[in-house]
Amino acid sequence: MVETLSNTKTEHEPPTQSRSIGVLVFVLRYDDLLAGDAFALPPLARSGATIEIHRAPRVQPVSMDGKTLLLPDPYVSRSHAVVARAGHEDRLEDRGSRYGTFVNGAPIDAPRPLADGDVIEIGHSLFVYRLVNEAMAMRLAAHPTGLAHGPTRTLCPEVVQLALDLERVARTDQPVMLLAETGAGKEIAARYVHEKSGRAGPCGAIDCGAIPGDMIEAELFGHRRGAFTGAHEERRGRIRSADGGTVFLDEIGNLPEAAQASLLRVLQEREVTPVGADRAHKVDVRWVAATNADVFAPGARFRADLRTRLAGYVGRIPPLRRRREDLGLLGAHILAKADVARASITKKAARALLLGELPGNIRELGRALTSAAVLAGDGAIDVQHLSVLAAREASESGEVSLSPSDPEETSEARKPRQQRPDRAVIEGALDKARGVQGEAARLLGVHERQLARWMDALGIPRGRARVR
Ligand SMILES: Nc1ncnc2c1ncn2[C@@H]1O[C@H](COP(=O)(O)OP(=O)(O)OP(=O)(O)O)[C@@H](O)[C@H]1O
Repeated sequence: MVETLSNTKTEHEPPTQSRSIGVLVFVLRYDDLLAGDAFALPPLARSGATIEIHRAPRVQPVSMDGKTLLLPDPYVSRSHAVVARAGHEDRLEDRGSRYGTFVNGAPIDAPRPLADGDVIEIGHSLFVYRLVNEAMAMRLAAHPTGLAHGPTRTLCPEVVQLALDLERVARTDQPVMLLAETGAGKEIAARYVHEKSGRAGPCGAIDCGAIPGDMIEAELFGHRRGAFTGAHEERRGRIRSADGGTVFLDEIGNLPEAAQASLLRVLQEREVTPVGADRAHKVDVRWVAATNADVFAPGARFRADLRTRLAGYVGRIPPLRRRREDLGLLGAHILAKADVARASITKKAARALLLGELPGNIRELGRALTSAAVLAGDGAIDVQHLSVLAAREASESGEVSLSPSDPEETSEARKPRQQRPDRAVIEGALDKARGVQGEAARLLGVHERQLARWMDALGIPRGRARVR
C-alpha cells in the first residue's frame, strides 16, 4: 500500500490562523529586468512592526537599513510608503508620494489592508505580499533570497514547500505525481526529483500526449524485431532505457486504456515485457508522472488503481499567476539564457506582461520576454513589442487557427498556433543567433519548423549566408 502524501490545496484557500504572518517580497524593478535581486523583507510578525519605503541614491543596490527599504528608483519618493502591522492586519499607506502606490493595479488613497497575493507597485518597483505560517516565515527569513528549485531560486511559499517536500520524497522510492497547468514547470520539477534522488541512471521524459496511441506501448516498453509492420529492429523502449534512473511520464492522462493496464503491470511486477516478446526484463526506475489534474477529475478515463500507484506523493505546482513573487528571478534567468545584456520595461508593458494572466505560465513568459527583448533592442520593452501576447489574444478571440494542419507538429498540437511576428523581430532573432535557425527559434519561443515557415513567407533566405 502506497501512503499518499500531498501538498495540494484549493485555489482560494482562505488565510487561516496558521498563515498569519505577513511577508513582503521585493520582486523586480522595471528598469533592470536582469538584476535578479528579488528578496523577502523581514516578516511583519508583531503588532506595531513597520517597513518604511524610501528612495535611495541611484547607484545603490536595493537594500534594507533596519526597518527601512531603500529603493534606487527615481519614481519612488524620498519618503514614499509604509507597511504597518496593526493587530492581525498589515496595512499599506502611501505617504503622499509623487507617483502613487498601487495595489493590484489600482491606486490607493487611504491605508489599505493587505491580502495574501496582493501585487504592489511602488514607483517602478514590484512587490508581492504573502501571508505565511510561522515555519515558512522563519524559512524565508533564513533564506531571504529564496530557495533553489531547478535552474532558479523561488520565493513563493507554495513552491518553497514543494521543493522541500520533493527533496525529501526524492530520497525514497515513492512515485511522485505532479499536478500543474501547461508550462508551469512540471518537467523542471521532475528533473529536480531525479537530481535529488541521487539515482545514477538517466532521467527519461515521455510526453504521453505526443506519441500516437498505437505506438505508445512499443515506445514505452520496447519491441522485438518483426513485432509489427515497420519494426525492423529490436528496441529497448523508454522505460528500460531509463533503468537505474527516473521515468517522467508527462500528460499521463493521455495514456490509452490498454497502455494503462500494461503500465500498471510494470509498476506492480517491476518488469517490462517488450511488444512481441515472451520474456520480461527487470527494471529499477523511479516514477514521476504529471497531469493537468485530469486524472483526478470525476469520471476521468483513468484507472483508479494506476492512479493510486503513481500518486505516492502528490505535488501541485502553482500557475504563474499564483507565484508572481518569482517573476523577477524567472525573468532574469530567462533573459540571461537568451544572452540579453540589458533589459528594461515600461510600466504599461510591465502591467500587460507581468500582471496579466499568462495562461501558458513560465513557458509563455519566456516566449513573450525573449521576443520582446529582441524587438526592443537597446530601448525599453513596450506594449508593441509584446507580439506573443497579442498573438494569444488573437487566438483566444478566434483570429488565429488553433487547429494544427501540419502532421509534423504533433507535440505542438495542443498549443495555440503562433501569430507571425514582424519581420524586424524575426531578423533581430536571427542576427542575435548569428544565423543559426534553431537558436533563433529558441529565442522566439517557437519550433524551428515554424520559424522556417515564417522565413519562407517573408522571403528571408535560410542558412548562415544571411549573417551580417
Ligand atoms: N523554476 C524554473 N526556473 C526557470 N525556468 C523554468 C522553471 N520552471 C519552468 N521553467 C521554464 O519554463 C518552461 C516550461 O517548463 P516545463 O517544460 O518544465 O513545464 P511543463 O509544465 O512540463 O510544460 P508542458 O505542460 O508544456 O509540458 C521551460 O522553458 C522551462 O525551462
